Amino acid sequence: MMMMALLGHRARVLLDCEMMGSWRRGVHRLTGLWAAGVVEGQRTLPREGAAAAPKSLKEMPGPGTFSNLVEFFWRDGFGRIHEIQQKHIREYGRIFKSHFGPQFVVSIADRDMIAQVLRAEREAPQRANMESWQEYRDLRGRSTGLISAEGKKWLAMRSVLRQKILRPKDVFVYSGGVNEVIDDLIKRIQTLRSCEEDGETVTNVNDLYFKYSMEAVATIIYECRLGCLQNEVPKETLEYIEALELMFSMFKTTMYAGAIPKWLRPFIPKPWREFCRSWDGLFKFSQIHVDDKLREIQACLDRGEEVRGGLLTAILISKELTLEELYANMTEMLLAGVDTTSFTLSWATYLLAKNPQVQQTVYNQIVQNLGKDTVPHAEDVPKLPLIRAVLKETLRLFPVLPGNGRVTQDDLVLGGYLIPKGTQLALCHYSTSYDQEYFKAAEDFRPERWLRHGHLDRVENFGSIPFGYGIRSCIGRRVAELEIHLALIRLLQKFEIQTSPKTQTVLPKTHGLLCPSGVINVRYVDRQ
Ligand code: HEM
Repeated sequence: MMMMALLGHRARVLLDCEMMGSWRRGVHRLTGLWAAGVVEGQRTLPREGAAAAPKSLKEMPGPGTFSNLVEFFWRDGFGRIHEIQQKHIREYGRIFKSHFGPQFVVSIADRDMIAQVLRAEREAPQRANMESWQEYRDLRGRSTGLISAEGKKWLAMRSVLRQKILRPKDVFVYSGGVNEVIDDLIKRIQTLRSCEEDGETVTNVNDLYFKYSMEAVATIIYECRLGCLQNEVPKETLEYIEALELMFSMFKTTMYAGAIPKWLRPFIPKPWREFCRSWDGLFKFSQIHVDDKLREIQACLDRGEEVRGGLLTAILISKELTLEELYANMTEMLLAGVDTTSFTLSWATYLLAKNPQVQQTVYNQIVQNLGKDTVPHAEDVPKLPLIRAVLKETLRLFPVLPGNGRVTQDDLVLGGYLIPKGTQLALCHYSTSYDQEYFKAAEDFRPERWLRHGHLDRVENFGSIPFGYGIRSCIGRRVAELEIHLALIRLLQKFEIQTSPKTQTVLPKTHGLLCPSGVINVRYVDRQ
């Protein structure tokens, strides 16, 4: 759900990102910048005799506060953030400024400028102003987690978690558990399609993948099964799903809560109230699982047995995080890990159904390099570059986080403008993903564009960085990739995914994250 955004604060960033302003395309390229001055760290000083000093923010174009308010509050701009992002870039160019309520944002939709910002990051980059998230935590005496923490606290927690889930080999061990969840996903598909007249269509795959993603991520982070994919979902789990739906609605809530200044809250109390209610539900959800695991470990120790387990057990035993930090991180990881994965799987399924030739090529590679029935494990995925390319291309066309944010930690010259330290930047990933200069035939689904000589191209393309880049990038990336790669491989081994008369054209909408604006219906046809 970063909610980027992941992320609630991300949601604010996204919102700001949409309000972009104008500028002449290509003028503010990095090359021009370097020519204009001597770079000292991130700051560029005018060279003696150099043509022009950087311009001030006053000279930067962008939409006015009033037009933003109209766009967002009167024309439901919150649902069209990705489109507004593109509109503003057409009007103002690849760098522009916006005011939104109390917030001031400089938006960037230039691949080189994005690379410049991310490559120059210090040891603890700040994503966005997280005031509202921090305020909730202060109010309830809760800790921050990775998404909401900053500075030394973030760095300390990140160092602990990075070692447990960010390296590919850390997540290899979860293949078995994820495959068990995929067994249930396949059974669920068979049940659902048997209820349809043609015996093949599954309506609303979004719902199906939401349950899959929740089950898979819970298997990894809570080390337990929730029963989301059973025909009769346990009552307890239904309550959990409700809590997660709250979490989903929170992205929008966060946007409103962040955009409304504190002094206005007594007059417009609902967004802040709902924001707190959503967080209460989420924290409660995580606390139950962490406490259960803690009791289990204690019982094990009391019996004098060796304690074995996965991520949660390892963190609890190592005591590298306090209990409050653990609640907060489990809460924020779940928040970030369910909708992101399920939307991406929904879009991948939709794109494969709409592009049968691409699907056939991917299937052929699976059969050739893995086999028709071999259950894949993480170690097998590198043999299937096309599956990885399908995920990359899906995330280029539908980046779950259509924008991201950074607060500048030094003065910085970008696109010929001097951006002072402490400025909120919005990185407009949706727009760069569709920029024809960065991606030929950018509207088309072409996974092979990510391959070079049949292998995944390792060179980072800053036009599409769906998991972010660098030290503050997505910590759940390997988990998400594992869940998506394994699910896609096994679904393609088992079924040909086809369109049905019920398959409508589905466009994206922004609901905090970029998500399908309608239900996706496809046929899962048994392979002969
Ligand atoms: C397709 C799936 C996913 C996508 C596209 C995605 C994308 C992102 C992006 C763009 C960021 C911000 C990175 C930055 O600021 O540079 C992020 C951060 C984060 N993601 Fe993901 N994510 C996904 C799945 C997951 C999963 C499965 C988890 C947890 C298991 C997760 C946990 C997090 C956390 C905790 C952060 C904050 C990291 C930090 O600030 O240190 N994400 N994600």
